[in-house]
Order: sequence, then C-alpha cells, then structure tokens
Amino acid sequence: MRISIVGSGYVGLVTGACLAEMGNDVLCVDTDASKIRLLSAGSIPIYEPGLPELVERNSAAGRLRFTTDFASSIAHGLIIFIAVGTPAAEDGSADLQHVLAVADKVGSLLTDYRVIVNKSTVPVGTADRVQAQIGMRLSERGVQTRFAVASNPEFLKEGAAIDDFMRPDRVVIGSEDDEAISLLRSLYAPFTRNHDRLHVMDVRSAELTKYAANAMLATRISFVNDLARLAEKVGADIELVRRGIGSDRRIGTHFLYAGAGYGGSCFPKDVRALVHTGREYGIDLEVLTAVDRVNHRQKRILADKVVSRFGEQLNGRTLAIWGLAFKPETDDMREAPSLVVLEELVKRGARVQAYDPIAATAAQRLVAHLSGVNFVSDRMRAVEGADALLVMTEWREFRSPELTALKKLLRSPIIFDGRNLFEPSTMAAGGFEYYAVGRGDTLPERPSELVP
Ligand SMILES: NC(=O)C1=CN([C@@H]2O[C@H](COP(=O)(O)OP(=O)(O)OC[C@H]3O[C@@H](n4cnc5c(N)ncnc54)[C@H](O)[C@@H]3O)[C@@H](O)[C@H]2O)C=CC1
Ligand SMILES: O=C(O)[C@H]1O[C@H](OP(=O)(O)OP(=O)(O)OC[C@H]2O[C@@H](n3ccc(=O)[nH]c3=O)[C@H](O)[C@@H]2O)[C@H](O)[C@@H](O)[C@@H]1O
Repeated sequence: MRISIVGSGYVGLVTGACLAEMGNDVLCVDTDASKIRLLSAGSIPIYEPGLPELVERNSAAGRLRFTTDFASSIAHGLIIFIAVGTPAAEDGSADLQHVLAVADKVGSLLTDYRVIVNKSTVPVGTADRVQAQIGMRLSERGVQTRFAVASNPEFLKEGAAIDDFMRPDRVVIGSEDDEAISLLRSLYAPFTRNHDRLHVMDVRSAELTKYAANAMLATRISFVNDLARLAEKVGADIELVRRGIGSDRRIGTHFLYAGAGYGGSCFPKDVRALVHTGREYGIDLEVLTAVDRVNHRQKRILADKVVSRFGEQLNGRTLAIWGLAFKPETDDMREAPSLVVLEELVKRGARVQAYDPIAATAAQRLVAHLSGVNFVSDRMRAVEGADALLVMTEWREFRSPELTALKKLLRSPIIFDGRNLFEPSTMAAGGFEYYAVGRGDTLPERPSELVP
C-alpha cells in the first residue's frame, strides 16, 4: 500500500520504517530540511536500537523515501499518517499547532480520496478539528472529494520502539468510516495476525484510550514512589514490597519500579494534558493531579538525599553522575530527572562530572547555561576524585560495577542510586555508604569507613 507519514521523529520514523519492512511503499515528509537531508543520506538523527538497519534495508529497496515536499507526499499516500509533535502549551494543554498546520496543508492539496490518520497524541475532539480544517480548505478551493479522518494512537516505548511496533500489545483504530477501517485493518494485518489485538472504536474513545494508557502507567509509578517514601520512614524495603504486590496477577510486576521519577516526552505532558482536558469539561481529575505532583517532587529525590548527607552548601564538592537520558537505550533528554538534579547540585555550588553512553551530546546542549558540569566519555573517569556517585539512568553497563575500582577512584565511597540497581547488603560489605529509593540508608559494614 502507498503510505505517507508526516513528521519523521521517533514515532514517524519508526512507523515509516516498520510499514516499509512489511512491503508498503512509504514516503516520509518533514518540515525540518536538515533531518530529511540526513535521512536521505542514510543517517539516522535519533538513537533507537535496530532503527538504522531497518531504515537502511528499506531505503535500499526503494520502499522508504524522505522528502520535504508536502505536495508529493499528499499525492503519494492513500493513507496519510500525522506523526508530528504535540508538546505541552504553557497552561498544560496539548499544543495542536503542528497537527492543525498539517490538516491545513492537506486541505489545500487534496484532490481525491485519502484516509488521514492521526498518530500524534491528541486530546479528545482533535480528529473533529482536523476534519473541519480539511473540509474548510476544500470548500474554499471548490473541491468536492471524499476523505476520512481516523485516530490510530501509538503505544511504542523509546528504546524498544521497533519491537513494540512490530509486535504490538494492541492496535487501536478510531473511525466510523467503513472504507478507512478496512484499509487500516489490512495495513495492520501483518502486525496483528491475531485480530483480537485490533480494537476498532469511535474516534473519541480512541483518542482518550491513548491518554488513559499513559496516565495509568504514570499513576503506577507515582504510586510506588509515594510508597517508597513511606517505606524509608517505617523501615521497609520498597523492592521487597514491589515483588510482594507484583506477584498478584491483578497488579503485575511491570511499571512498579521506584526511582527518581518519570521523564520523557510523553508521561509528563500527557498527564498534564489530560488534567487540562478534565478541567475544560468541569471534571477535576484528582488522582492525576497528585500523580504529577508526586513526580515533580520525586525528580528531586537524589538532590535532596545529597543535601541531607553533605549539607545545604555543596561548594568544594565534586559529584559524579552516571546516566542522563530519561531512560536507557535512548538519547532523549526530554523532561529527564537528571536535568532537575544537575540544576540543583550546581545551584548549591557543586562541580559535576557526568557520563552517559548515548545522551551526553543532547544533555550538553540543555545544560549549557550551567557552569561546573564536565561531561566525560567514560564511566570510571566520571567518578575520579568525586565525593559521591549518583546513578540517574539504569544503562546496562552500570549494573555490575567493579566495587574495588570504584572505591579507589572515588574520594569517598558513597553512592546515591536513583534506580535501585544494587543490593544494599553488597554495598555495605564493599564498604560503601549506599542511598537508594525507598530502601533506607545503608552504611558500610566497617564503621571506620564512614566519611565525615
Ligand atoms: N516519542 C514517543 O515515544 C512517542 C510519542 N508519541 C506521540 O507522537 C507524536 C510525535 O512524537 P515524537 O515522534 O516523539 O516527536 P518528534 O518531536 O520526535 O518528531 C516530530 C517531527 O514532526 C516534524 N514536524 C513538525 N511540524 C511538521 C509539519 N507541519 N509537517 C511535517 N513535519 C512536521 C518535526 O520537524 C519533527 O521531526 C507526539 O504527539 C507524541 O506525544 C506517541 C507514542 C510514543
Ligand atoms: O506515549 C508515549 O510516548 C509512550 O510513553 C511511554 O514510553 P516512554 O516514555 O518511551 O518510556 P517508558 O519506558 O514508559 O518510561 C517512561 C519513564 O518512566 C520511568 N519508569 C518506568 C517504569 C517504572 O517502573 N518506573 C519508572 O520510573 C522511566 O525511567 C522513564 O523515565 C509508554 O510506556 C509508551 O507506551 C507510550 O507510547
């Protein structure tokens, strides 16, 4: 099938590459000319495991092409996906300017039947607005053609995006147009051979399903982070509690990891956008308001622990940070908890030695205004002469540290772990002071190793 994808970011590019892999003829369009130049030259502007191979293979086969020419992309695809950004506006609502700009262009160029499918995360009612915008432009031009607007929210996770797209838990299609539903069913058939995985519903339910999924996942994280605070106070271990409740099949083990708060381009903005939609309709979404508030506080947790250990003033202290990306296997720094911690440490006078295997360049741009942050290219160089190590992202290479080498390089053997990667008893035996999330403080087995 001929497919056009508008927006070649994380979602558009993965969607385009995966659809091309299944034999479709895909044309991706983006307003960012430098991005399109890179992609056309075979480079991938983002870090996403498996994506370069997929793009290379399908580009070589001629099934995946890139352009800045909007008119040719409208002419090309029988199905036109919208996958542009919907960032948070000042008031927390989703900023729909890019989505509506695409609708406007589609309406200015459409000549015959097309299915316009919105994949961006958008508030309930957006498909109606897209439909109206296209209709208005068509009537201004005096063009009479049928078209359908459908919703097909995306549920992929960064870092596992190809697998999520290729083997989705479900595909949601929101449409009341039989032809559009039938086209989308056949497009997704290779991905959902078990058709129970394809949920066809009305457009508004599909739009809300996307927010509901992200809100539910974010709720689990804030719930466990809130309990982690209590666990510390009452002398319980949140890791044991997590396993204890996760083994109940009604609860499950996924997305219950306590940590330094959730970041990324979606949970924070989507929770706030849903709360905003609630307000527009006079509904106070109290649980989600609290989810956002808890996460806000949680992002500071490691900085707070550093302050209670070393005091308010961190002048003369050097702190090492392992991991800057909002999660492993991505270069995405959007709303990363590490940004909050960096800001707080530098404000208090600390020097920081930061390491991330992939996201350092993106991070460097975002903290260029902070003085005293030194990015290093090796995790062991980051800890050299540092007063403590802070773990912000659970990259695999951090999981089995050489404790003896670490202890030698650190000025004092102190670890603040924002992802609960290590066993407190191992840390104590290794002579470390170890501060995790929701696990109580762990002191070295030999008291003489306590650092003033
Ligand atoms: N990043 C993720 O993991 C997921 C994101 N989403 C949603 O998908 C949407 C896109 O997100 P990302 O791919 O992360 O965004 P992104 O920011 O990585 O990419 C968006 C792309 O759209 C392009 N663009 C903007 N206006 C355009 C226009 N008028 N015409 C053509 N191209 C235009 C931008 O230049 C950019 O390349 C958002 O609504 C997001 O909430 C949904 C699921 C997962
Ligand atoms: O709409 C979106 O953009 C996407 O948002 C999330 O995907 P993503 O943001 O890529 O990453 P996640 O793996 O969900 O992690 C989000 C944040 O939650 C944190 N997290 C996750 C799980 C957990 O148990 N604890 C926890 O703190 C992670 O560290 C990370 O900061 C959802 O998982 C996807 O289904 C959705 O499509």
